[in-house]
Amino acid sequence: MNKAIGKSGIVRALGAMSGTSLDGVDAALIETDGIRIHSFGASAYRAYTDTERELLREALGHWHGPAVNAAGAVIDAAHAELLAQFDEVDLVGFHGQTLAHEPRGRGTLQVGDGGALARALNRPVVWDFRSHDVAQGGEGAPLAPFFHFACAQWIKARAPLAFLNLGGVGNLTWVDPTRAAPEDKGALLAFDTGPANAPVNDLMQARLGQGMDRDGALAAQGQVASGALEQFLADPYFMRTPPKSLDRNDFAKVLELVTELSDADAAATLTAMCAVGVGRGMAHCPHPPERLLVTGGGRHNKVLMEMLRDNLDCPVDPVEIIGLDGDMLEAQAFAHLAVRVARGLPTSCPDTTGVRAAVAGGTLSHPPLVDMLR
Ligand SMILES: Nc1ncnc2c1ncn2[C@@H]1O[C@H](COP(=O)(O)OP(=O)(O)OP(=O)(O)O)[C@@H](O)[C@H]1O
Ligand SMILES: CC(=O)N[C@H]1[C@@H]2OC[C@@H](O2)[C@@H](O)[C@@H]1O[C@H](C)C(=O)O
Repeated sequence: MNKAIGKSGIVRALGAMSGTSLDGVDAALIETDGIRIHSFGASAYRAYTDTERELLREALGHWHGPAVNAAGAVIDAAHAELLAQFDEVDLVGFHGQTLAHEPRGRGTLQVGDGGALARALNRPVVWDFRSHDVAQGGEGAPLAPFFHFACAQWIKARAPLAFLNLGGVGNLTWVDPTRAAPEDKGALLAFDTGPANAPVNDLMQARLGQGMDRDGALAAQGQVASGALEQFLADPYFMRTPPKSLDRNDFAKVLELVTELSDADAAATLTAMCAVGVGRGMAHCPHPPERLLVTGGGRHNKVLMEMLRDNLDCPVDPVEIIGLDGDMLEAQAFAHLAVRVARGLPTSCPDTTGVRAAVAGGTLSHPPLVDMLR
């Protein structure tokens, strides 16, 4: 048995995620045996400084070279600083930062050195969660679905439901909570729905020097340009059968569809693109979900939430309605997945990433024995 897993099987796992919006690192503790969630614990956030964020931004889309190395150093230092604040941690799940993602081409790259973090924290660390899945023919994303399955069981759901994460990119997990295990055929279906906040953020930065359309205030003043929306939906991505995944900038070209529009109309139109992309995605679900639970920063955008309600036939609510923390769900997911990796349990399957067979993605690095005995 792995040293991090005691007799009860319950592990105090600390997960850390740095998402596509490059705002900072989220970290959260959960107690889990990798199958069932036992309890949720403390969480913390560390924002990147402007200098750090610029170094990360410069490395986006690169696979190797000095910019990638500099980004890796930022990720390692920021995580070591944040995660050191937590006590009594058995195991760490370290996602790192995705710099490039081309699962059917050059692969997927998350920077961050789990071995170095294990030494810095003197704790075992699971990291590099996506590359095994890609090597086995999978998309390498999304990976949160196995945790969403555990969340559905945690709330004792009885009917199919869906989780929607609205970060830079949107990803949806349809869950049948009546199945015994997440890797069972038909238990899950997962895929990236399309762009979420990334295009609106890019518009706000380019036109107004702001990082986001806070609460959807600008979009609320605008009109959606239906022609631009139709051109967006003509993208072949929406015809592809899931599982399927995206890189942050795969839909960067949508900004060209709104160049002639006013700031407010452009914001409204890019916001609507996220909602209609989710609407198209729902058609892929095996059965209509009873409800859609929204996580990630986009749930704070009132206009986006209204547009989702207009586009979907089920109730749409932030995950807080079932007692979860929508800012920390991804960090919690990588804590849970770390425990699964340590136990040799799968973290993805054909229905979540398209991988040939269920796979436990991730590398487990231990601190040197001398540190563990200290
Ligand atoms: N109050 C708000 N109003 C509108 N949008 C918001 C608000 N708060 C956050 N957001 C949006 O959510 C984004 C951050 O979301 P989140 O932290 O879930 O993304 P991420 O984890 O970095 O991305 P991903 O899940 O794609 O890896 C911000 O960049 C912004 O666009
Ligand atoms: C390659 C990569 O890092 N993908 C992220 C990204 O951000 C959202 C969406 O695109 C999702 O596919 C994934 O993250 C979440 C945490 C996941 O793997 O479930």
